[in-house]
Amino acid sequence: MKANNRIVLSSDHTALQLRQTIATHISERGWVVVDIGPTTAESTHYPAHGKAAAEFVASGDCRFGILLCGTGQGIMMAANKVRGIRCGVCSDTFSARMVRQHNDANMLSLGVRVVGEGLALEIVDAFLSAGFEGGRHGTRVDMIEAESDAFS
Ligand SMILES: O=C(CO)[C@H](O)[C@H](O)COP(=O)(O)O
Repeated sequence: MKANNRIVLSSDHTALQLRQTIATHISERGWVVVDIGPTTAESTHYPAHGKAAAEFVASGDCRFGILLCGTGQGIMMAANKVRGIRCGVCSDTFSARMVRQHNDANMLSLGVRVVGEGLALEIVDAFLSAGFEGGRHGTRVDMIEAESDAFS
C-alpha cells in the first residue's frame, strides 16, 4: 500500500480552476495530489468522476479524496455508492471538522457554485486537520459500514 499522504482530486466541468487551486494549496502543505481530471472544461458527467475518485480511496491508494461539482451534491452521491466511502458536502468549516471527527469521512465534496475560493480552502484545511474521535462515533460509523440488517 502506498503512503497515506495521498489525496485524490476530481470534479466535473464546473470546477477545474478551483480544483487546481486546491491541488496547489494542499501540495504546499505536504500532501501528494493525485489529480484524475477532467482536464478540459467540456461538459461532462459528475457520476463517473465521483466513482473514479472514490475507488482510489476505497482501495487504500489514497487516504482522502476531494470532489467538486456545481453544488457538491451530485458528485458526493456518486462517491457514496462505492463501498467504504463516507463523503460529505461541506459549505462551512464547522461541518468540515465534524464530518471528520464524528463521521470519519474519507472524502470531502465542495460546491464551486456555493462557496468562494477562500472559504473552500478553509473548509479543506478544517477537514484535513481534524481527526476521527472514535468511541460512540465509531459504533455509529461501523453501523453505516455494516450490512443493512444492522439497522433493524
Ligand atoms: O452540481 C452539479 C451536480 O450536483 C453539476 O455540477 C451541475 O448539475 C452541472 O450543471 P451544468 O451541466 O448545467 O453545468
